[in-house]
Amino acid sequence: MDHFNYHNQQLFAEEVAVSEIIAQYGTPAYIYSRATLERHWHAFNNALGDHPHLICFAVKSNANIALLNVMAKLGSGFDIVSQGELERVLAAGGDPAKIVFSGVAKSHQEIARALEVGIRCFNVESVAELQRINQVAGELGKTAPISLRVNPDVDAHTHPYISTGLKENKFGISVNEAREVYRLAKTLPHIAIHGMDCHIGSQLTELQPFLDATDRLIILMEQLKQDGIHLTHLDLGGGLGVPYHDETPPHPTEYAAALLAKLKDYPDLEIILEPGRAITANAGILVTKVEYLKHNEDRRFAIVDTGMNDMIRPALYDAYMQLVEVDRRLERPSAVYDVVGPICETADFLGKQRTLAIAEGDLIALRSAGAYGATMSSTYNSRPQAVEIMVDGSQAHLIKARADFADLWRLEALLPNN
Ligand SMILES: Cc1ncc(COP(=O)(O)O)c(C=O)c1O
Ligand SMILES: N[C@@H](CCCC[NH3+])C(=O)O
Repeated sequence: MDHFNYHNQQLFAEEVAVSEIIAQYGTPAYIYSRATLERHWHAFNNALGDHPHLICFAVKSNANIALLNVMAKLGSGFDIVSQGELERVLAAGGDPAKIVFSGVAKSHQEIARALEVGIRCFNVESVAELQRINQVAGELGKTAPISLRVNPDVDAHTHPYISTGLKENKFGISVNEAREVYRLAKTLPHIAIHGMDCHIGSQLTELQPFLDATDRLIILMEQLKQDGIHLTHLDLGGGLGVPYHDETPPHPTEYAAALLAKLKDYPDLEIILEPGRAITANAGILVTKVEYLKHNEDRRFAIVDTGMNDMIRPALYDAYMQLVEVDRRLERPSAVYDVVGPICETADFLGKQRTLAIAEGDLIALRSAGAYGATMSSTYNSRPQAVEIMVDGSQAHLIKARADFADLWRLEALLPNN
């Protein structure tokens, strides 16, 4: 359930008609619901109950500072993968002591900045990174809190591009080698071992892969005790899926109950989760305008003003995302369309073979667009990115303005005259 519903045949975001927001701000536009974001965050936080835990929102799914600020006010932690995300969280008022830093390519500068602001933990993805963190911490006279990101070699049963926990993936340290790496970490003077981490993939629609991964981590945790290494937290990453179409992913409550059952012998072991999509996807829509309806032999196209530069998921993963009319009071003939964007690429589509009742100038909403939409957007074909609006009850707030055309080349320079 979300807060994008029809009232008298008109799509609303909370208490505001989507068409009113668009009349003010134009298209393409991302519209988010604050109430939905908060409800989803609380679903995770409440699900873990009294067991010590921290929800670290995955910033990569949606990094707008207004949204991060909503999370910060709830007391959320954050999972980041770059200094850019770190600076965003700080700008949004996030608590550095609740930040975990994932990612395979942390630079010297990124590590130094994270140590300087005092993040909660580095999720270390290789031996080379562990040694670099030790070195940077030494240079700064600090001790770096770490967990190792263990790659448990579990099939997440998701799209191959977003599966991360198989041994052929670039992420983490093999479960078979991790014990050795922990022993090495124990000898490093500027490293403090705090926990263990894994993230096996995104848009998971079954619990079993999470539970299989947890089992492997528990075995490893027990082995580490024999080496005198006692962990204080277990970070199981993000990855819980959402219903884009006919998927029926487990609810956070089911997921948490299954985890707590597995971890019943570890009442003091803090559980960290890094949900992204499950918090943001269904808290956002992307609204587009129909520019033209076009009929080529046996194919009908709805050509809209929003393309793969604004939402790349259909082009990149062949992802299904629902498309709906914004104003169903308009009496339009219904037909089957490929909904395509303005970009000069054949992969530029939002949906194929969709039945819609639309005419030129009408608005269509792409649902479940709050995750990996704006954050993966670009200005390809020199199209300024979509505006972003956050609805809070009866108020719609502009949280990212549309760039001027000159913004497109503001950082570029002509060659000096010669
Ligand atoms: C390390 C890490 N944590 C958390 C996430 C968030 O994943 P999701 O949006 O599927 O919850 C990702 C992305 O898949 C990730 O790579
Ligand atoms: N960007 C992907 C998910 C990848 C998550 C990043 N670890 C998507 O839209 O589904």
